Amino acid sequence: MTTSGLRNRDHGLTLTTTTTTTTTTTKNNNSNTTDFAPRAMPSPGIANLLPQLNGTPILGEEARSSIQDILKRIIPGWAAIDAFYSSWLNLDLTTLAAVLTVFGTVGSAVRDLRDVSLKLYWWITTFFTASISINGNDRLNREVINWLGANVLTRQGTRILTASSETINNDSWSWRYRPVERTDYHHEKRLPVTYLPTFGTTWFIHKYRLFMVKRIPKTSAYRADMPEEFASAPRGDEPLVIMCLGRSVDPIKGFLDTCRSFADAQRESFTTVRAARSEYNMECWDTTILRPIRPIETVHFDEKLKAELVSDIRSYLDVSTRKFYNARGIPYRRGYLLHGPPGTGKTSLSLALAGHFGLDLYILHIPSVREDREVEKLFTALPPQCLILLEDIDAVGMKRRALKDADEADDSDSDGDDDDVAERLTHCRCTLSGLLNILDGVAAQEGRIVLMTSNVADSLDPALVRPGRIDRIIYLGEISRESARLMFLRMYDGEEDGVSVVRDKSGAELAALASEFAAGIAERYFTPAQVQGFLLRYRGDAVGAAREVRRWAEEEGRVMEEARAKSRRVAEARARRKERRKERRRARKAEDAERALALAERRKRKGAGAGGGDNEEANEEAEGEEEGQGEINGTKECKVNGEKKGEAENGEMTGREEEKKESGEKENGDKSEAVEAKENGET
Ligand SMILES: Nc1ncnc2c1ncn2[C@@H]1O[C@H](COP(=O)(O)OP(=O)(O)OP(=O)(O)O)[C@@H](O)[C@H]1O
Repeated sequence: MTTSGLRNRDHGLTLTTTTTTTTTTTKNNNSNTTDFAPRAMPSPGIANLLPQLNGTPILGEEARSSIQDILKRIIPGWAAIDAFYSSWLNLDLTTLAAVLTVFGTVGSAVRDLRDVSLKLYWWITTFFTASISINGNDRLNREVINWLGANVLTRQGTRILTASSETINNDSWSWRYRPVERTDYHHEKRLPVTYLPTFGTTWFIHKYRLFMVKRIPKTSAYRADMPEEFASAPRGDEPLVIMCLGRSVDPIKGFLDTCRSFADAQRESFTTVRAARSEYNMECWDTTILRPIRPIETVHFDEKLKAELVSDIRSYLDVSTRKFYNARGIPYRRGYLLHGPPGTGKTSLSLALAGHFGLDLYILHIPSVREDREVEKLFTALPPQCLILLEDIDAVGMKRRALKDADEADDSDSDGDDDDVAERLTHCRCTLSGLLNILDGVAAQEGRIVLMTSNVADSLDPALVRPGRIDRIIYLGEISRESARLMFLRMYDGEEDGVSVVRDKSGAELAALASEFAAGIAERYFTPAQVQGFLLRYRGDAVGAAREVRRWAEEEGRVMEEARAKSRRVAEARARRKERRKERRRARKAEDAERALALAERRKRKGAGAGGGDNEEANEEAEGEEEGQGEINGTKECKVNGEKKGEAENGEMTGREEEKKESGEKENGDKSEAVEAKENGET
């Protein structure tokens, strides 16, 4: 060992470097090792890399020599190999072998231990745990995961998580069966990140019991040797297995109840809206939209009617009502028709009613339905108690009506309007009889409330609106002055983030402004949507709204009158066209009748002429004519006759064709009427 000193004169410091020269002691128990002389200097690189093996005795001398003895006995030529490595590479192979043996033994012990623990785990789970599994597409699955995310992961400080910032997925086919949920309460541009459990098992204690929730991957992990927790994130449709220590499933049922209540509490201030989706002939209620509850007070229409409607639904939902219906064999169903011009609050009222009664709202847009089977499937998938909104119910049976109209409008001077209508409605193939069957056929569900909306209730089939299918008809029309006043107050009264919407106005002043505003618009002239649109232009400016309302009402009224006059003109033009078509059809019929008459006359005359000569000859001639052999005779008379016959035949054919066409038309008309009558009759 040498010590070199370096004095730093400037700083008065002394750095001392100690170099230890390790003397390699190679025990050459075997005399053969001397054959390898002269000894080369050991490779310094290897010696430095493996300092613990370069002759430094890791093992005790005794242990080393006994290991060497064993190795010598079991590996032929070991002494020579060992001597070679010791002298040329300065490596102590005996120690290396000992270390490797220890590692190998530990590895196999760990493997054995793992097998034993797996067997133990399997044995414990089989005999000492209860479990419930949940399908990947079940809503409960997401409720459990959400509960874990909110109650376990943060508390336990779980280190392996999955994160997501979006809940709505794209529309591509591969995502078709994935549960899709959209929340309309995060209005931020950037959605917050949610952290949820990933694959593998989440352990937690709930109500003094040990629970395990295992999220099972549908495909194996990306790399076989990689734990599932570190593989790609769950897609959201993986099955779950919930286990708990003990032999009863009751604690798990209790846990699931907790998860459901938690989800309900989270949704308390939201209405769950479910939209129907149909793609590639698959239809289901797959999109869940959580909308903030719309208070029923914010939908303005006849207050008395509103109170009656709410009380009617409340009474229907009462448990005693169901018993009453069941005891008397009355189907437990309720249907309402909300009708009125566009923008009068039909959809808004449906949403508000769903929120008011805490029911999920299922929306089906009837014009988008392509066939009855689709509606049937969707109705079958409805939960026992919910609100189902059938929008634009007047489109039912439109396909047939549209085709009929298009048939009638098959005229050269058609301006295309009718064709457009037919084209637009061609996709709606929901038939009246199909819908009636679904609404109250034998297989129809009980307990749900059907709300139907229409802009043209007059065109609805009486079978559809009969009691039992539609129990109440509610008209939502143009806004009254009183409703406009209430809408004004709703718009400006109240606070936003603790700050009054209209800061400088007292309650009395606001009430006065509301009355002034209401006086500025005509009674039941504008739709609520129009008034709301105007008020939104003056958001936070109640004075401006009250001041400008008269001018707006005049302007808006003028535009509306113009639009009405235009649509009147269009309707009149259409009526005229229809009249012209009828006229033409009448003329055509008269012409045909005349032609048929002339033909009959001609035949009669011919018959009479022939009767003056030889009767037999005339009869033969007539027969010949009838068989089309007139021209074979070659005589002028016959030729003339033949020509005449041809003419007559042509005339007859045309007449027949026309008649056929007419009767075909008539048949079609009759058939349509018959179908209609049948549909009505069926109902
Ligand atoms: N009676 C009303 N009270 C309050 N707001 C209303 C009312 N009617 C309409 N609105 C407002 O007008 C907008 C359109 O309303 P909504 O969609 O409910 O009308 P609709 O009658 O269903 O229309 P459409 O027949 O075109 O579907 C919404 O923003 C809604 O807030």
